[in-house]
Amino acid sequence: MSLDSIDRVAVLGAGNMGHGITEVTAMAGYDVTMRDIKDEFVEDGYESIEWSLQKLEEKELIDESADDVLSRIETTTDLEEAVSDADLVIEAAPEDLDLKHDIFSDLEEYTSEETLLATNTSSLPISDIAAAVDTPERVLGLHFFNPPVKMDLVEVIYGEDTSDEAAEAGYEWIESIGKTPIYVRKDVRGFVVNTIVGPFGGEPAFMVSNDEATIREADATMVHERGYPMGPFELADLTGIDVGYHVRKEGDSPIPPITEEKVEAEELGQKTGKGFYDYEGGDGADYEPEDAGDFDWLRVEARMINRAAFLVGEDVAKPEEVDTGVQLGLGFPEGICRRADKIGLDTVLEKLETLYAETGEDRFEPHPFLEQLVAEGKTGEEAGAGFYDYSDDELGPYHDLNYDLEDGVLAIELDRPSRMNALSNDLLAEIDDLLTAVETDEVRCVTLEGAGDRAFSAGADISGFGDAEPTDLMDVTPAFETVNDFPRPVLAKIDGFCLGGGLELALACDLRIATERSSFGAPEIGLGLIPGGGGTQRLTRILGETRAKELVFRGNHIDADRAEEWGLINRSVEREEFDDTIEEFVDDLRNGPPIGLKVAKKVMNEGQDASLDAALAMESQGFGLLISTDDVLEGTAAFAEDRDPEFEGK
Ligand SMILES: C/C=C/C(=O)SCCNC(=O)CCNC(=O)[C@H](O)C(C)(C)COP(=O)(O)OP(=O)(O)OC[C@H]1O[C@@H](n2cnc3c(N)ncnc32)[C@H](O)[C@@H]1OP(=O)(O)O
Repeated sequence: MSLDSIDRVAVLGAGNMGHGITEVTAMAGYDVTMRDIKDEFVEDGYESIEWSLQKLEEKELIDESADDVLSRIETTTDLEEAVSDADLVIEAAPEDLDLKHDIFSDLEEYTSEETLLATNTSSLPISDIAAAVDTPERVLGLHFFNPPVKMDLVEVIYGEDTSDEAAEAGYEWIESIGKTPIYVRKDVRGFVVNTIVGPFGGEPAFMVSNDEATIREADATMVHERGYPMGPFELADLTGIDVGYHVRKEGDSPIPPITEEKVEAEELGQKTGKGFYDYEGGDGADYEPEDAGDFDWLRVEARMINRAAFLVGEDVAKPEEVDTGVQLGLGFPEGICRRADKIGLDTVLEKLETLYAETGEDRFEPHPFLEQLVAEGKTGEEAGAGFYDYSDDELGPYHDLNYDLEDGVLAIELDRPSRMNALSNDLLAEIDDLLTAVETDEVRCVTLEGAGDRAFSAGADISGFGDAEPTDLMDVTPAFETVNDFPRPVLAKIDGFCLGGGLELALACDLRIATERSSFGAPEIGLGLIPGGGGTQRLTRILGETRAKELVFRGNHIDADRAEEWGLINRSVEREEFDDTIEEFVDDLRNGPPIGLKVAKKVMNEGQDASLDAALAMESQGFGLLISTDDVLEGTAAFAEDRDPEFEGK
C-alpha cells in the first residue's frame, strides 16, 4: 500500500463532497468512478462537475480542457463495479454510522486487501467506521473541506488501528492531487480544525447569553481587530445555527442559551432568512468597525489556544499542523499556536485560570500541557520558546512569511494562502525586516513566491482597508523599496494571481518568471483607488505609458503570455517547466559576481531616474570600481583557463 500503487480511485457518494472529491481527483490525472445509490443522484453530481470544470476552463485555472478531465470520470450505481478495481476508495456518504457500516462491510467483500479505504466523515470516529471490516489497519479518514475544489486542506486521520503505511499512502496521495494534508494522529472528536473552531463560535454565544457582550461587538472585534475573515455570529448564520447546535448536542457539550433559543424559534441563519442577523427584513450581518467596543477577545482566543494545547499535548497534531489547519480550513489570519506565542502563554493561562475560578465551568480548565509549557518558562516568542522554539532563529520570528537561506539563496514565501497571500501591514513589515536584518554577505540572490497554489499575491489586504487610517495605507512603499534596493538580485516566482500590491511587489523585484496560468493586473481602480505601492510609476517605466495606463485605468487582468509579450515578465512557462526555469535563473544569479550584480542593479535602477549623461557617468564609475576587484581577476583568469569562474564577492 503506497502512493505508487494508487491509479484508480472510487468515490462513494455524489453529493456536495462526493462530486467535489471526484472532480479534484480527476483534475489531478487519476481515473475515478463516482457512485451513488440512485441514477438521479449520480446525474446531479456529474452535472455539477461539468459546470464547475467549465468555469475552471473559462478562467484558465486548469491546464487541459474540461472534456479531457471528464473523460477520466465514470459513474455508476453499482457498488461492486465502482470499487472492485479501485486502489483507493473514498466514502462520502451521509453521516450515519449504520449506513457507513453497511458500505464498509460491502467494501470488505468487493475490494482486495491492498485497497486503501478512506472515509470523508467530519463527525464520526474513524475507528467506529473501521469496526465494520476485518482489516481496520487500511481504513483512514481523509477529511476534505467544502467545497473540495476550492479548499486546499485535507485532514488525514488515524483510526485506532490505522497502519502508518496506510496513513502515509493517504497523505502522499493528497499531496499528489495538489492539496495540503495534515496528519491527525489520534481519532479525536472534531479532528484538528473543528476542535479549534468550537470556542470561536461557542464562547461569544455564552458571553451574549450572559449579557457580557453584544452580537455586533463580538463580530466587529473578531473581524476588525483580530483579523478573522468572519465574525462568530456571522459564521454561525452562514453555516446554520442548527449545525453547531447538533454538533454540541452529540458531543455532550454545553449549549449556549442564545443558540438554543434560536433553534427553538427556527431562526437558523441565512437559510431561514433570520438568525443572529436578519437577512430578509434587515441588512444581514451589518456590524461596523466602530461596534467593536470592549469585547473580551482574549477569552475566546484563550479557549481556542487551550484546545490547541490539548491537540499538541496529547500528540494529536504538531503546532505546525494545527496552524496549517486553521489557516487553510478556517481562513484564520495566522496559526493559533503562533498567535498564542505572540500573546504569551502565561497571559493565556492566567485568563483561563481566572475564568475557571470565577465560573467553575469545565470549559475554562487549563490543559496540563499549557500549564507545563508555562511552568517550564516556555511562554512564547519573548521567552524564546512556547508552542514553537525560537532559540535558533537569528531573524524574525515571522508569522506571515517563511524564509530559508541555503547555498546563498534566500527563498522567501509569502505565507497567507487562505487570503491569496494578500499583503497585510504585518507581512509588509516582515519583508522589510527580513531584508534589512539578513546578513547580505551570505546572500547571493533572493527568490520571492506565494504559498499555496492560487496566488503570488492578490494585492494589499483589502480587509484592513475599512478601519485603516490614511497614514497606515500610505506606508506600503518602504517594503517595496527595500526589495528594490536590496543589493542582490531578487527574482519573483509567480504562479497564479499577481494583482494590485502583489504586482507592485513583483515589479520591485529585478526579474519575474511566471507560469502560463498566472494573471496580472492593477485592479485598484475598481475599488476607487490607484496603485499605491509604486505601480503607477514602475508600470510606466517598464511597459511605457500606453500599456501602463491601460492596466491602471481599466483594472483588467492580462495573462502571462501577454505579460511576457509586453515585457512585464521575463518568461511565461508551462507549469511543468517552472521549477527548471527558475533553477536555471537562480544558478546564474547564485554563481554570478556578487559585487558586479550589486553594481549593475544599482546603476540600472538609479540610472532610470537620471539624465542619460548622469546615468552614463554612474555606469563608468561602477565599471571603474569593479575593475579593481578580485572577482574581475577571477573572471578573466577563468576565461583564459576555459573554466567556470568562482566568484567570492571580493
Ligand atoms: C497598494 C495596494 C493596493 C491593493 O493591492 S488593493 C487590492 C487589489 N487586489 C484586488 O482587488 C484583488 C482582490 N481579489 C480578487 O479579486 C479575487 O480574490 C481573485 C480574483 C484574486 C480570486 O477570486 P476567487 O478565485 O473567486 O477567490 P476569492 O474567494 O475571491 O478569494 C479567496 C480568499 O482570499 C481572500 N482575498 C483575495 N484577495 C484578497 C485581498 N486583496 N485582500 C484580502 N483578502 C483577499 C478572499 O476574501 C477570500 O477569502 P474568504 O475565503 O475568507 O472569503
